[in-house]
Amino acid sequence: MSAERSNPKSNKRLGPQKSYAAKSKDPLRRAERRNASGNLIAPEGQKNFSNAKALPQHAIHLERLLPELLQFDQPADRIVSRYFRSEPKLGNRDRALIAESAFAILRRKNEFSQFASSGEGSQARRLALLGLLSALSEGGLGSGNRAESAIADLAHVLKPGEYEWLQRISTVDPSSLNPLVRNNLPEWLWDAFGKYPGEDTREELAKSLMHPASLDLRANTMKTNREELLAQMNALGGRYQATPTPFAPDGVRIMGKPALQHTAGFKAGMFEVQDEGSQLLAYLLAPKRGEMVVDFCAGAGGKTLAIGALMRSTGRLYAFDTSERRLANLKPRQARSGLSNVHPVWIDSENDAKIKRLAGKIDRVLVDAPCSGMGTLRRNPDLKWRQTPEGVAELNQKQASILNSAARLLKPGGRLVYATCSLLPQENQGVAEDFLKIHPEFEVVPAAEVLKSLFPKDKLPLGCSADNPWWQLWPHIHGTDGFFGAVFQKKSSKPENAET
Ligand SMILES: C[S@@+](CC[C@H](N)C(=O)[O-])C[C@H]1O[C@@H](n2cnc3c(N)ncnc32)[C@H](O)[C@@H]1O
Repeated sequence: MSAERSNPKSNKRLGPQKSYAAKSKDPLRRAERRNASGNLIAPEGQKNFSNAKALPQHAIHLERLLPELLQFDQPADRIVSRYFRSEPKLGNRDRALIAESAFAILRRKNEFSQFASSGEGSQARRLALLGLLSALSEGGLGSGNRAESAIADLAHVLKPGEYEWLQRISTVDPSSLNPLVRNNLPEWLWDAFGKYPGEDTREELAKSLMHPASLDLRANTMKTNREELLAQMNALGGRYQATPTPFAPDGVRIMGKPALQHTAGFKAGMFEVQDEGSQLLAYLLAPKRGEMVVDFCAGAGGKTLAIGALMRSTGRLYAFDTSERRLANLKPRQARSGLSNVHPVWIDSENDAKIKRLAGKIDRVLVDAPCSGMGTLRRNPDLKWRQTPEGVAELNQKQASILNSAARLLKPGGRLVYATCSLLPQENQGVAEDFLKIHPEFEVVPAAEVLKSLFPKDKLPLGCSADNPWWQLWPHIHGTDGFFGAVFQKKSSKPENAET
């Protein structure tokens, strides 16, 4: 995903321009000394603050983080991680609450900016309080009792007048707000969702994107199975609850967000954190044992590892990417996974000579293309403020170019899967349809055909519809990130009536 794209449309109206790096007198130091642990956590780390009380320091940290976050010139998770590195004494629970509050502010920026235009104190302070309130109530404002008890949890952080202000805001009827404000989307994206999925459903989609995503794991079947992983996760303690994911056969969903990277199971490679939709995508490629497979845009290998496990570590699985940094992140994951069939290959572009050498030799190719990431807004809400229609148009050209180049790799009869985590048709079916127009040597394989063995009881497999051959998952319908997949098969080179 193009999370590193910079966006000139940064919103500098919000929050003071003081950077957290520019600390002079630090009002937090005394409070922090009481925290024993200070390990770095993932940006959206533990969400084990359901019983947490917000502390004054949480609001102060958020006030410091916000100016840089709201410039939208870098990915939010990178800014948050860097901030936590600069605050090594912050405990895991504090980090979790601060990170979740920061992401809540990004998810609901329009709404919170409007609310923050009233009230006492600086705007950054008001946004910080709204973020904390949203994180503590886990469903955001406007949810009646939950907001009330979250305000109570916040009470000892509040200064005179703030309690009343929050109470007033929590009773605002969302339908009284402008659609762009209540749905927290930039105008271009709201308009795009109005065309597809359509005016009737875009509000449902927008609402689903305002909530945090679930934490999904994929059991690494090279080392364990889902039942064992469920037992392991449920043994972590009463605060967390693990259940099977509804659709992906090896998936486990966790209520709460434990710091899993420190667990023995993680270190032993028993599981990877992976959204259920992303897990399902590997089944669209459906690799077989002993095959030659290419994951063309492998990144840090989320899908590579799922594909490698389906191949039972046999055959050869090339993991291409133009980013050395991302491929470097694949290495330790691969080592943990126990897969010996994965071969990371850095390429300088989709036209690298290494690709030509493999032309016509590959059984299956996945192109998990760089995209706008609009299907991942629950996890990466900053993207909706950083992406632009011009950025999407640029990505379109890249997507077509990568797909054209990847197609050269396939043997006759081989399978090519084009996928994105976007919800925009021009990055999805638009690219797939254009590809078919210029590649008569490929034909579409309906996603429903491919997935029917995984969903034998259903008339139509998950993400498939009767009126098109593509695969599409939606956050508001399937509870996963948004994904698109198109399956193509290279036609056999023999004329159809040739004798065998
Ligand atoms: C959507 S991400 C891939 C995510 C990855 N498949 C996973 O499951 O974690 C797209 C990837 O495409 C890579 N990329 C960008 N341009 C590329 C190109 N021309 N050829 C190959 N990979 C490219 C990016 O570095 C990025 O890692």
